[in-house]
Amino acid sequence: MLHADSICLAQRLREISLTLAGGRCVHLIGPNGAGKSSLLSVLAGVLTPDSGQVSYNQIPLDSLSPADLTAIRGYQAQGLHTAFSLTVADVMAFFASQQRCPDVLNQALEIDLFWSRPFNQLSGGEQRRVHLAMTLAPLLTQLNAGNGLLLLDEPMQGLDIRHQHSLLALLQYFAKRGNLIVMSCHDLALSARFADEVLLLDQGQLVKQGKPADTLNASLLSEVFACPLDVFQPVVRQIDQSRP
Ligand SMILES: Nc1ncnc2c1ncn2[C@@H]1O[C@H](COP(=O)(O)OP(=O)(O)OP(=O)(O)O)[C@@H](O)[C@H]1O
Repeated sequence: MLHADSICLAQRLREISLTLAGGRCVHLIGPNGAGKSSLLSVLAGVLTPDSGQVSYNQIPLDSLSPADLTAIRGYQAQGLHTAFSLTVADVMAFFASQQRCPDVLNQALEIDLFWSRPFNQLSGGEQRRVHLAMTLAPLLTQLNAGNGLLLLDEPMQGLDIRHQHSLLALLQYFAKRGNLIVMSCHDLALSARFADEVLLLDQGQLVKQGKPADTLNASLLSEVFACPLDVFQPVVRQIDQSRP
């Protein structure tokens, strides 16, 4: 259980309180600058809020050492840049202490295909897949046991449609095992299809939290995104009702 109590961060997050249970894939949505990355950084314990507190399973994040924090949660920021000419194998060994990509990750991310190539010469989507493998691999024991916390900032950026779907299916698989996955997403159709819960953010505030059918609502989205939007409700409802 991840709990945030009255989180404030200068000009970026305003009094955000939320509770997220394990076993769910939670999508953070909202316009550019809404505060999604800021909130993910605070929930990951990477940024300290000006006021308020975040706790995971009732333990305040700021009471954990960096090593203890890394042991229970994975966090992927938007970009990965290396100044060195490292191969994918080097990157996985250096940043994730992995000599090979675990099968469950490789099936979804297919990074074995460019294992020996220089990371800096990969395409944006290929680099993203390596970055994801690098984030998930060290947490695999916790994810298999169902007690991991995974925070991902726009993990689908740059992925083609097949890899978007295979990643989201992988995250659903981990969520069903009991893990809590929180990710930002700019594709509302994918959130409708794959999110168990949606957090709608605007101007640093949590506007709405709930199931996709309740949050992905045309008038609310049109207001938050300041743009006329239509939502094909039967699809969202049908997907929602098919969930346990
Ligand atoms: N390091 C920083 N210092 C001060 N303000 C920042 C910093 N990083 C981001 N901001 C500001 O905080 C607000 C929220 O930014 P944030 O990156 O959290 O938004 P976002 O919802 O993730 O946006 P996007 O969809 O564009 O990725 C924005 O107004 C942004 O300009």
